[in-house]
Amino acid sequence: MTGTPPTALRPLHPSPRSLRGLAEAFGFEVRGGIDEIDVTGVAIASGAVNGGDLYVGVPGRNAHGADFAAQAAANGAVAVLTDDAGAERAAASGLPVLVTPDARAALGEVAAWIHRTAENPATLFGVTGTNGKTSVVYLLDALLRQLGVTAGLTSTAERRIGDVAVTSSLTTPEASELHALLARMREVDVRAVGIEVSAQALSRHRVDGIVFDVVGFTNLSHDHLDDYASLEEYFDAKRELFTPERARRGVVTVDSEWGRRLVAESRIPVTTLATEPGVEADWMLEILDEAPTHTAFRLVGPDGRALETRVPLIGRFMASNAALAIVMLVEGGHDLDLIAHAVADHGIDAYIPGRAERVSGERGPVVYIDYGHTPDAFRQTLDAIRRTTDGRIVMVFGADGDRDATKRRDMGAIAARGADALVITDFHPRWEDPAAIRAALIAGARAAVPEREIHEIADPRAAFRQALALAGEGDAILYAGPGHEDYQEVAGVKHPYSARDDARLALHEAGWLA
Ligand SMILES: CC(=O)N[C@H]1[C@@H](OP(=O)(O)OP(=O)(O)OC[C@H]2O[C@@H](n3ccc(=O)[nH]c3=O)[C@H](O)[C@@H]2O)O[C@H](CO)[C@@H](O)[C@@H]1O[C@H](C)C(=O)N[C@@H](C)C(=O)N[C@H](CCC(=O)O)C(=O)O
Ligand SMILES: Nc1ncnc2c1ncn2[C@@H]1O[C@H](COP(=O)(O)OP(=O)(O)OP(=O)(O)O)[C@@H](O)[C@H]1O
Repeated sequence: MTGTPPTALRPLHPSPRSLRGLAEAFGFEVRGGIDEIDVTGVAIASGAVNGGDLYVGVPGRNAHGADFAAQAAANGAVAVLTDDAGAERAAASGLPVLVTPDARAALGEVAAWIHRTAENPATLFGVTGTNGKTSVVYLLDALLRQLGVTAGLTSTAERRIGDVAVTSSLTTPEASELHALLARMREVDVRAVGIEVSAQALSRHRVDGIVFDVVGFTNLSHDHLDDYASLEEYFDAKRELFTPERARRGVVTVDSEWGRRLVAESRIPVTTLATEPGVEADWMLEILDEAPTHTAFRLVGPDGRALETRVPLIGRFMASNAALAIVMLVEGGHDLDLIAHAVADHGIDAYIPGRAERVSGERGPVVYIDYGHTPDAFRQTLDAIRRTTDGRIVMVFGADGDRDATKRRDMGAIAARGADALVITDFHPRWEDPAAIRAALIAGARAAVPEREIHEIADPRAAFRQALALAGEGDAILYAGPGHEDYQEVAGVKHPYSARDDARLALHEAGWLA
């Protein structure tokens, strides 16, 4: 069930809007008295309702939101917006009811109207793709801060305004939460916002009511085939961001065939970026240096102007994410020379929680905690670690339960090919049998590299300690999956677990970290 209210940042000083004005502006059918009622916010989850909110009851996979109208009323909702199926059930709450055929489809524009987000908007940057969205959004944020721009972001890890951050529940918030966040950002003079846009967000109207100034595409690879029937359908969902209804201009990474197709099929003007050698594009990336602590690169633009800098993270893929962020800023009106100047001395000052995050110290194996949970993410991070490690690579990982199971064999195979020893553990089994998930990963690994050393240890704390026992000075440990997260979900219960904290503790116990 999804009854838990999402943590949200909302405007502190909302300007009330009349409920009748809302009904008239959108042509909603009205049931009940709506005069003399003001609306100050909007929520799609009853538990997230604040006093003065319009509660929007939409049908879901498990329930119809209209059934929670009484709870919304108890939390201070002043009216309900729902569809025909929900109207009568919502009216039982005693609140006035507005009716529209598809309340989810109306939500974005309604939230934009209530929060007046089209007035004096910040520059909006949207990022989509299978891997790298969170990273690009954090890199945009870092670059903007280095340029002196007050920035905000919303990502899988956090919603952030300057130094204020709340943990995210969804990658892309529901439109009600997103517009409230934008309104709050405007109150504190945020002038640019990076927004991570998942395929699900596009399919489920979560970024409605927004036209992005610049959108960026990282890559597309196997993921979410539980939500989409094929990669083609998954691509179609993402392509929708590159339409005039959703964005003004775009930047597309064209290393893959999917990127080149997006350029061909985009309905907005796009600039291209190539980050692999031998691929032609408007912007070209060249890697200058790869180390466990950073990746240095040169980015050359269509007019021959260049920028040289570094990201404090491993991997060509992270330089590629940084290049995308830089080109998006240029497309958003920032001058390349000014960006180059801002990052010339100390590089890009980015901290990305749980993305190839180094938690080890000066001594012992280098330990990275990563959020990779796709075959391509495994490939990229393992390649990057191999290029910067002389010793062995030990990889710890599991796979999501109740999510795309078809990627597990590939994840196992890529891990077996890229690492020297594997410790296969539990990630979020959710309602699946954890042993069956591990077995699928092991089968993939064994089929690819029969002789690979594999340890199967269900408990992630014990699994990490096993990895540590296998590694020494000069070796590297990649723990892929948990990233920034602070829980492990088993059979509907979220148990506290931070891989980053536990890894630091284990390194300390082993005498590698003070
Ligand atoms: C498949 C999907 O997107 N589901 C989302 C959907 O849930 P649902 O349709 O099942 O909702 P439901 O439980 O039937 O409830 C119906 C309505 O009643 C409301 N309700 C329900 C119970 C209650 O007590 N009170 C209440 O108000 C719910 O808020 C909802 O509006 O609406 C919920 C409320 O906003 C979301 O939390 C939920 O996201 C779930 C948790 C989810 O896992 N989504 C994933 C697939 C997702 O969106 N992932 C992407 C991409 C991730 C990536 O990049 O890897 C993302 O953007 O996060
Ligand atoms: N450009 C990239 N190409 C391939 N893999 C990448 C790239 N950038 C990051 N990764 C890998 O994917 C993982 C997830 O990165 P990130 O969180 O930035 O992506 P995302 O698209 O936001 O995914 P999610 O929405 O699941 O968080 C990283 O931990 C890393 O392993």
